[in-house]
Amino acid sequence: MFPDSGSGYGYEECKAIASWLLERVPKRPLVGIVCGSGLGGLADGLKDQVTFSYSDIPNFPQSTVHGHAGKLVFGILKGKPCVCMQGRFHLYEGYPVQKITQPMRIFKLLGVETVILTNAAGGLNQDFKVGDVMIIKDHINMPGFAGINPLTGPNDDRFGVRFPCMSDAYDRELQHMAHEVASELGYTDFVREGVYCVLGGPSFETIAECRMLHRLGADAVGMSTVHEVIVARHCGMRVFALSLITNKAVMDYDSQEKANHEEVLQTGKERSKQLEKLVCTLITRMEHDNNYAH
Ligand SMILES: O=P(O)(O)O[C@@H]1C[C@H](O)[C@@H](CO)O1
Ligand SMILES: Nc1nc2[nH]cnc2c(=O)[nH]1
Repeated sequence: MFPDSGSGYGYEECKAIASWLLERVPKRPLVGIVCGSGLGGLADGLKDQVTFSYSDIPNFPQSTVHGHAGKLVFGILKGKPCVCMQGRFHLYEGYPVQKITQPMRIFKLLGVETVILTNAAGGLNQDFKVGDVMIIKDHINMPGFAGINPLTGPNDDRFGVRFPCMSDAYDRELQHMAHEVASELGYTDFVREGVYCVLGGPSFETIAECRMLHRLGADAVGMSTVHEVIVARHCGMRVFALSLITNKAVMDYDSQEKANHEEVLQTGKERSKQLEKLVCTLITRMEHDNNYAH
């Protein structure tokens, strides 16, 4: 018996949700996709869709943020069964970090091998422009420095080891492949790579905080993804992640710019088609390479 059983996010609870979903979909998904703010259109490319509102899935958390539809969409992309979260959960919504990452464990129990995550983020790297897409090569888990880590608590070996490695969190072959795809699609002008730093939100950063994060080595700052990545890696799924740079982090006291959620959603709209094309092409490529099977 694990002390967190009955918490709402332990192994048995995840298994029950996965079984409930599997009874209602024709195929186990191999790829799990998490859509960032304003990027929910990724699910539209799936054929033979079976869609669930989060509110209809027993014990699933609910989306509370504008730009996160709160739907789980199963479907097929070029023969590859996928599941797509249109809407994710954030620390600032008030959920425990174990609850916001529970969908990763449900993905695993559904049969997902590769997780692709997207997010909206502020650009700290001064070479980045609004509308750039950053392939995440590494992360800084700022809440983790204060003890907020989704693996805190008793470890359940059925998911993974007590002390998982994170130096290989972001799959290097998928990063390489994404650069190749970006080049073929003519996207190299706006596809970058870098380090994503997560903060708790919901307030955006001060100028001093942005300057500090930049000096620490972060290229982009956001409020999500890292916790999901930690849990996905803990249970052995391969991870690829992208940030859409929706705004430039304000680093200068003379600047009149102010970060706001409307700009974040608007940039998502403007770049979403290309971001979706990049992700869909990448998934299609994965299909043709058996090395990617676990
Ligand atoms: O879910 P993501 O990380 O894309 O959402 C970002 C962070 C905040 O939730 C919101 C701020 O505009 O967008
Ligand atoms: N923390 C944070 N999250 C974001 N999401 C989109 N833009 C930003 C930003 O500037 N800061």
